[in-house]
Amino acid sequence: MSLYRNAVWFVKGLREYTKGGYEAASKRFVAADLDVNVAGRSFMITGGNSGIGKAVATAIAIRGGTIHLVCRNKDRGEKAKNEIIEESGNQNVFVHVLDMSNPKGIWEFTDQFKVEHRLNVLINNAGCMVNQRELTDDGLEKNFATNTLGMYILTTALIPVLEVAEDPRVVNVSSGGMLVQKLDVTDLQFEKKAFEGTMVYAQNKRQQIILTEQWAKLHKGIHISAMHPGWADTPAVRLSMPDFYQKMKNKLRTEAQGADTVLWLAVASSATKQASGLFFQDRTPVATHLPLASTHTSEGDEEKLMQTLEELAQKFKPCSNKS
Ligand SMILES: NC(=O)c1ccc[n+]([C@@H]2O[C@H](COP(=O)([O-])OP(=O)(O)OC[C@H]3O[C@@H](n4cnc5c(N)ncnc54)[C@H](O)[C@@H]3O)[C@@H](O)[C@H]2O)c1
Repeated sequence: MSLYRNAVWFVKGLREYTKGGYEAASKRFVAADLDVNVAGRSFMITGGNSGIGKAVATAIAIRGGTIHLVCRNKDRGEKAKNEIIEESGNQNVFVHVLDMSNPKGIWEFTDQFKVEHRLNVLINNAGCMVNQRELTDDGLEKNFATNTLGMYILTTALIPVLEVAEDPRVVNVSSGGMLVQKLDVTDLQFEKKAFEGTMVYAQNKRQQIILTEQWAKLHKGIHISAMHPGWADTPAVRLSMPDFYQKMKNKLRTEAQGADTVLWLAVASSATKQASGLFFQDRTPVATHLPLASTHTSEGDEEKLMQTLEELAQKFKPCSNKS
């Protein structure tokens, strides 16, 4: 089955996820959708110092939004901040240092952020593909800690802030790569299965789709979406998938093309006319399963994912704010 899924996915990718795919899809974009002024609105972008996240942050800053970059490294964050300010002329760009694979750190960060700031839009963009099984100081598998648990805790902690904001949105930068994986709640941290970075990453990205759907059901006042940027030329692709990069480098999207649907979901009023909980590609909701790929999940497994993440999240919550 995985051979079938991978082959169907790759052929689909060549047609849709490349620069050519973007150029074809963009013919039906409504240019005026992005002709907006978002001054007074506050946007948090994880991993906003690089690649797609930085392209989105810059585009939102140009449109007047207040930008909160959440970055692992202070120097890289400050450098990106200065470049965004220079390109946009918008001084309202702030750096917050946070490692998304550190669950306790995320709780502490959000406790502080909630006291000091408002938030209209959360963009869960930070992501990694670590190709060897590596554990964090907390003993969590690194990809899972960053891509799934980190995103779960950050979003869960910020939902109360979003719920009281005007036109609140969450945009989850997932990946079309998730189409090759069925949720496996029995082995979220790849302790039993063979460890292959691309598949671990795809499993995390599948989990993000399920989180998006579940959150949309639970938090009806917030517009929550997931999206696939296509295949874009970013540091992550160059470093984590060198063979893929070598083969595909002339066909990859620019960072701005990869960022386009994130930006659209974050700022366009037409985006919120679509239902909450959907998966987007090139400003259009698309299927979350390949035909005949047997990747559908039972409700029980989806609930189990939510329950396991909640238990893990609570385990790392500082004692002072345990619910
Ligand atoms: N580029 C593509 O073709 C492509 C395709 C599908 C999905 N994506 C997704 O797009 C998102 C952005 O990736 P990109 O391609 O722009 O790559 P990138 O490497 O330029 O950006 C990833 C960002 O995430 C940050 N990050 C990683 N681990 C972190 C951690 N533990 N704590 C805080 N920040 C962390 C990095 O520092 C970086 O800023 C990722 O979620 C990725 O999975 C990218």
